[in-house]
Amino acid sequence: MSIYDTLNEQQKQGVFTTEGPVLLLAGAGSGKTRVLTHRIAYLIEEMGINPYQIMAITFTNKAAGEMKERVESLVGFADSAWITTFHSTCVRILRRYIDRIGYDTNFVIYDADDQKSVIKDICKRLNVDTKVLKERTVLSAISSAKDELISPNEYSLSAAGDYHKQKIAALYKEYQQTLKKNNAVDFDDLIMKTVELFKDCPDVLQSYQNRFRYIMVDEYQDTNSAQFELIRLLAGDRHNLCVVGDDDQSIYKFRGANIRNILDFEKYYPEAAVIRLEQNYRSTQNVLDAANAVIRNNIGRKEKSLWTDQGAGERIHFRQFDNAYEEAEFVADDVARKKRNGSYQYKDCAVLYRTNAQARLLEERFIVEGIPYDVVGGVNFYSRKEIKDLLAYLKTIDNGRDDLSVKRIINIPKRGIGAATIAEVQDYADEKGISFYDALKQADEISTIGRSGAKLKPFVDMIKVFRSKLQVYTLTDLIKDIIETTGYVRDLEADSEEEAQTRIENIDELVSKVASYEETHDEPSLSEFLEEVALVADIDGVDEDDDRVLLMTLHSAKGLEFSQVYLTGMEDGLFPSYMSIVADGDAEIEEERRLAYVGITRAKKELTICCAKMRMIRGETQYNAVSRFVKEIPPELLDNRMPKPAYRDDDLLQPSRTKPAAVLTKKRTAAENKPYIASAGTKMGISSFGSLGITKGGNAAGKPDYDAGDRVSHIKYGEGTVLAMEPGPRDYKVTVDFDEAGQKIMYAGFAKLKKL
Ligand SMILES: Nc1ncnc2c1ncn2[C@@H]1O[C@H](COP(=O)(O)OP(=O)(O)OP(=O)(O)O)[C@@H](O)[C@H]1O
Ligand SMILES: [Mg+2]
Repeated sequence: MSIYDTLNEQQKQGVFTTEGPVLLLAGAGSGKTRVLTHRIAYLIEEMGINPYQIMAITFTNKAAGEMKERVESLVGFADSAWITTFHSTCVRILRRYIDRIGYDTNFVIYDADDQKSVIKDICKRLNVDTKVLKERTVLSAISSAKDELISPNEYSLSAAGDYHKQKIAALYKEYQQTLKKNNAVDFDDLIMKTVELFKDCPDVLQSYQNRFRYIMVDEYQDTNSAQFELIRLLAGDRHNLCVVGDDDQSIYKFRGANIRNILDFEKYYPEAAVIRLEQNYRSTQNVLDAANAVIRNNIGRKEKSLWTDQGAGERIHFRQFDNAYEEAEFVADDVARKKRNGSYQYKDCAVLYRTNAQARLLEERFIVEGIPYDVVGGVNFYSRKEIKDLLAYLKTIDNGRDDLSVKRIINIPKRGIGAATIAEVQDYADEKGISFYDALKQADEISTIGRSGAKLKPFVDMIKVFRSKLQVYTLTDLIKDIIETTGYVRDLEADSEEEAQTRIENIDELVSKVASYEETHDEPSLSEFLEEVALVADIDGVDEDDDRVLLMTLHSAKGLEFSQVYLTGMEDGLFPSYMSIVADGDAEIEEERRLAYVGITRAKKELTICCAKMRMIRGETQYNAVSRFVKEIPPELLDNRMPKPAYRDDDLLQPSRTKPAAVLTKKRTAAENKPYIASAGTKMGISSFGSLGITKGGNAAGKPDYDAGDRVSHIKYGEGTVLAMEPGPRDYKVTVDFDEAGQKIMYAGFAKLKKL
């Protein structure tokens, strides 16, 4: 039996139609990604195509890695095929040829933080009041323009007569110039500059067209205009382009995804073979019926219906709670129960939510119950100060042209170089048209800085020494040397704050990352390492082998599947979002509904939908009705009846008139609102590359005022007796025997026990 015998007829058609354009349009879990992996295998094994001539593109590194793994398990070795993300594809091309459009091939990639500093700077220089025109607004306008391949000049032309747009046009222009001067590109540039390169240099385009005879794109519904242009150019006259997607899962309109790309594919390629898949291999019939019932409410979609032969399965669990604390508690308890039963592992469970902010309560509960988890997204490891500082050293050593990095570290550790001196150096650099670092090297020539110039030389010398060491050192030696020479960790060790310890752990993690990078690459280089770091998407921090529950937004869950899925916060005003409800027209609600469809269809075995009547959003208590998307699910598919509305309609979304329980109305104190880090006792924290925004919590202010033997009361469990108090690494662990609820172990910081 061959591997292709496991495919159904339509899937086979997708695999065997290798020549000409193919559009595979099918619902969630119908095996689209599987068709792509088998198609690549077929090209290599049966048609004898050199893997070198194959390109398969998807959206996240995780998805690309999985695809590559699956292909390799089918055919053995396919290293020379490009199975990767849009961004990595473009980086590879630009590293080779970007000098043809006026950049250096060792360019740096700016992240969101870098972009923000650049814009801030420019606004200051151009006297733009960022209270009126927010940096975020400017950056998102620039990003949208790039998604549509609109250059600063074109933007400026289209802005005629519109004051606001003209301002943005001026900032966009300046922003591009600054990036170019710093030999930097942002994420959107990766695509746009590659398209520019292909258009300006037909010979470069032709060499890639000759190489890639077969091009495939997964999650095609989320491509934007720039990405479509890129693959259209690559496919050239050969038209060997196979795209797979699901218009019902298009959820990135806000990032410029153009659903027309999928709806109009047949217009661009009239000869395209169009294939549809309707059998779902992932979920139970109940889950599919729910998904179908919800998405049916969108108008203007291509009608399709999913079915499975796996049977109805369990009904969908539906629970409404009084408040978000109870919701979190239920989810944690339910996960713990499944693990205890031995029916599932933690990693079979995923908890999904609409906004990142919802993670906090869930995390707190997981910590209290000692359940290991990872939060996908949140504060990324690479956004931490200590990591950014050390990376700035590496970037400066690699490429002194990135002004932002040089300025970041010029005074880390403190070298007594003042803001005035830095400004003088910058002026000199501007005047001469050179980089900030090059200006530092010529500090002797800058008459205005006087004696402070002497402080600059040791810095430049240090970078020079690092550069020369790079010739003989390994990267691991280099980073250790930087830490030693700058005294970075020594300073932290002298710092008694608990945060300092966490920072040291993060630095250790970075050193391990450098070492593992070196071990796994034949020809490791500093530039390549920095590039990998720049491209890590949030999801990539998740370590497959670890048994942890995954917490993530619905957006991050695209393309993934889990046995147990919890959809939390299913409330009107949260999901769909308040903004989408009040927006004009149905477009926003429809996008939210597609997101609901994505969420529901992640479930393989069981789907649990939760919501709360009351929840704190940005410090305000809100009363929300059950999400309209839940109401769109036929009641017979749910294991619980829809509750009667608890409040009159006009109470919904408004601050309450009824007085809620004390714990909920209490505004959080600043300390409670601080980001937090998982306690070491629960085996979390930064464990893997690119990981988790695990934030820090349960930070005990000191020993609580009760002790073993004391009577205490808990907001939910009532009264009980403290059996034991155990100091943990960050907080006291308290064991209480509650009169009603029995014995519980909790962290003092979270339990908020009152001594009686
Ligand atoms: N013919 C088949 N026989 C057995 N299992 C299959 C078959 N086709 C797909 N599957 C399985 O069904 C699940 C869903 O497949 P896949 O992830 O390829 O779907 P998809 O259409 O890409 O979903 P999504 O839209 O969510 O990205 C996977 O576990 C896959 O291995
Ligand atoms: Mg898929």
